[in-house]
Amino acid sequence: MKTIINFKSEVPVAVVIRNLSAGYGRRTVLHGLDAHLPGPGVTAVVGPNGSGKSTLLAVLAGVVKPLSGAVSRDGGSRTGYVVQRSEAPDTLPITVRQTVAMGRWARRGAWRPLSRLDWAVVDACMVRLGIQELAGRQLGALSGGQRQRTLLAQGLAQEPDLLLLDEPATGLDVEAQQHISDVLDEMRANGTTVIHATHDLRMAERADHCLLLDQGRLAAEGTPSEVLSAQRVPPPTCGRA
Ligand SMILES: Nc1ncnc2c1ncn2[C@@H]1O[C@H](COP(=O)(O)OP(=O)(O)OP(=O)(O)O)[C@@H](O)[C@H]1O
Repeated sequence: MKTIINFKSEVPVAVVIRNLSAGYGRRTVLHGLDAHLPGPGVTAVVGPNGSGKSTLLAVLAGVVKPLSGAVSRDGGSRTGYVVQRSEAPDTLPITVRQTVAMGRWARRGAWRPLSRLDWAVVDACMVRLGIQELAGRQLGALSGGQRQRTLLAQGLAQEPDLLLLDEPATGLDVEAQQHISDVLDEMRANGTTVIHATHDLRMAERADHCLLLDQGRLAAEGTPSEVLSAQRVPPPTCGRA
């Protein structure tokens, strides 16, 4: 049964999803989603493997086009999108610092040299994610957790109004997950709208808002405690990482 818990009126809405359907080729994966996501704020998208979390983020990022319905945003135009670690190419011969610097391309253009300010932002993002010691290391030589933090630093370097993260903490140890949750809290405090897909219930509980997907449909929407407490969420899995 679909459960919608409305925001209190004073909570600003940053993203409105209206009757959204999307998929791949002839296959429809998301079916008629309606949701209101707060911003600044953190929304966690939860649900079993294959329920459509990554597809929803890809639609919000503009990578997958809706088959019908629409997504609208209130204010802001810069979107940062951090894909699942397993989707990121790790054979590219680039360093951690260069990877993070790619986050500046949307502002600067891929072929224009970065300014001193750009590099200052890149270095600050690496410090924030604790990867400054890895700056010269090749992306492909990193551990899973180090690569995850590098990708998140790239997302931060975009200085987005809307940050989309696909399972940012999957496969990380508790300390690293805690670190990433702290970074998300900071982003929210700085006025960013964050939407992340997660299998980690602790991360979901720290969000302001939660969507539960089940077979491409919105099974519940509300605060994390409202959505997660009814035991509608199956035990966490390892995801695809
Ligand atoms: N590029 C693609 N082409 C075709 N089908 C896809 C593609 N990406 C995902 N799908 C299918 O869409 C459905 C939803 O997948 P999606 O990755 O959005 O789910 P998810 O909830 O993120 O899963 P997980 O928790 O395993 O990451 C699945 O049945 C999947 O096989």
